[in-house]
Amino acid sequence: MTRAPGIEDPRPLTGPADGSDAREEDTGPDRTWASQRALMTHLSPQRWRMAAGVLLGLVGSVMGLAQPLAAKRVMDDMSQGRPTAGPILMLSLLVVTGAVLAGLGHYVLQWSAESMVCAARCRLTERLLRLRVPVVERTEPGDLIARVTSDTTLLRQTAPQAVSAAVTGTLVTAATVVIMGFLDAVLLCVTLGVIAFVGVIVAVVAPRIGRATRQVQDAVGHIGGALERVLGAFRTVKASGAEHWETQALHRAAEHARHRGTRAAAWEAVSATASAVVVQVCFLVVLGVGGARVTAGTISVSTLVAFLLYLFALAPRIGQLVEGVSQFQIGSAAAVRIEHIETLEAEQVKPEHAAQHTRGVTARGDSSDMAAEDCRSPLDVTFRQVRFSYRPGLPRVHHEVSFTVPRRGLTAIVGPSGAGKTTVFSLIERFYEPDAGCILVGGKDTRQWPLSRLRASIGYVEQDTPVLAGTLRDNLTLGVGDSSGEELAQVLHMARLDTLTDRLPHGLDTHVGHRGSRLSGGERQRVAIARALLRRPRLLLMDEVTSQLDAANEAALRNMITDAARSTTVMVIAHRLSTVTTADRIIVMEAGCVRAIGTHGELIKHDALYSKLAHTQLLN
Ligand SMILES: Nc1ncnc2c1ncn2[C@@H]1O[C@H](COP(=O)(O)OP(=O)(O)OP(=O)(O)O)[C@@H](O)[C@H]1O
Repeated sequence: MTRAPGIEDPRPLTGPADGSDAREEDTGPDRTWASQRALMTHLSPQRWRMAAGVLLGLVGSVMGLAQPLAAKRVMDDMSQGRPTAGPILMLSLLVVTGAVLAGLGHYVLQWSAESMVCAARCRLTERLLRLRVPVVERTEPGDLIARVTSDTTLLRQTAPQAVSAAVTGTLVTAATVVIMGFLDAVLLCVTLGVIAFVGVIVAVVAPRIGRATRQVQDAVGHIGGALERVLGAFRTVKASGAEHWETQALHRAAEHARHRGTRAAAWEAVSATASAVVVQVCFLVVLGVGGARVTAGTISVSTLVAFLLYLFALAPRIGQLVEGVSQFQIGSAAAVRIEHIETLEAEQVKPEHAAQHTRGVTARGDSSDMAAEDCRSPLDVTFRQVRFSYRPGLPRVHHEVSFTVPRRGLTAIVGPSGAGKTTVFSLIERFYEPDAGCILVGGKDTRQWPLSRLRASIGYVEQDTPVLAGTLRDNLTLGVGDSSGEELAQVLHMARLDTLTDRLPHGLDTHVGHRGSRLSGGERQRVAIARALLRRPRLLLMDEVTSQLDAANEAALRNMITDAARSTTVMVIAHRLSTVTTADRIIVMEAGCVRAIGTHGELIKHDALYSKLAHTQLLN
């Protein structure tokens, strides 16, 4: 398959690769509200578990809050010569129980965070596999991977802390303030001034943290995309000696992420430092004002000590609140990136059809219902005046393409590179929809077919014969689930793979490496053919499947294809005309049009292009 000049490179879902600020405009209140709503969507299913975690933490905090009062009681009893054993025991109990409850609350919150992220990952992965082919072609797979892995991790790290800090921090701060008010109203006014000041800082800085975090995650997505690009063509990069250039590109992406990361860190630092400094200043002011009031005899030393203890307790709570707001912004940024996948266009598959597809029931005719027999019959294919371009603005790839392929028999499609042959198969598989005209499979418009049933009826061997990481067995049974040893042996024999399984150390259970890297090109091609045959397709589509085979294997597979064409509809795309001279009909395509249809003999006589192709390949 060739790629037309002018086709843009796949790009990430958001943000340009040059690092310019694509999201600068995403800062309005609507955007902030939307990002918070996105985060709440993830949090709400876990609300009860989170509430339990927060409650435990809260009770722990309340016990912590009672500790200064208990300490004050110990000091008062000591100074007045009363027995102190009881108050000391109470203080110890408060310390231990408070710590245990706070720890338990933390555990329950983390548990809910794990459940939340697991649910998000399951939903995302399901969605990703249902995305439409053109949508995925326009994205960077690395960026999609980053959304499922790094963004969900960020969500897990931030969301429960944000909720816990918001609830616990607010309540404990309020309670502390009330108690401080009882102790001394003047000192409380100083403290409230501090809280107000911190509030202003948080209101200014928090949205900037959220925005900076989104930019960091976008930049991390770029690194994923760049890595995926290089690792996906690892040998090509090495053979081209392009490691240096590609490393430079990765370094640029890493630098960009660092730049974004430091900006986010700077805003977080501003927020944390401001709250810390202000709390320290407040402590000094309270110490000064409180000392003067003790000297004047307005309050007792124990009251000042208790007030200072509360202030000490309040400082981390204010820090926690500020941190909570920051975490909320970070979690919202991650949630927005995750949510974005949900907005991408996906294929509509009814659940029952998807399940059937997974078991391969329809394709393999295992169903015992009345339609079972019909489910096995071969499918004819008709293209009626099909017009198609891959995207609006791109050149048209098919111009009024029309042809009919009857049930059973071998139909070949030939023509120069870029003529639109592979596109015919992509349209039959409904990876794309035609712009005009219609495509009938089994007499029914492909748009009327339940998508998974359509695909389950077709065996498609692609041009670049992808093999997935995993065992040979996994690759053969992809999409059909368990298959009997007999079935497997049969298709392995048909694809001339039986000698390969004998050679492999663990037979069918041998791992074939990333993208089948431990297999030869010809072996990969035959694995793809065996996989398609195992589905017992009603329509078999084969795109250049013999290009990497030696003469003996090619001849054997030609015979296999001829055999298969007796019981099912077989369409093959071939550059080597030697593989299709015996086809029942040959469709000659050129520049997106069907220029002739006939047998080899007829076309040699009547079609100049075919005759020329045949002549070049020394066939005539
Ligand atoms: N995913 C795609 N997005 C945009 N354009 C595409 C895409 N796939 C193919 N094209 C363009 O569509 C045209 C037809 O491609 P197609 O793969 O159908 O040709 P082909 O006849 O199978 O070529 P070949 O014999 O080289 O495999 C080409 O110009 C190609 O660049």
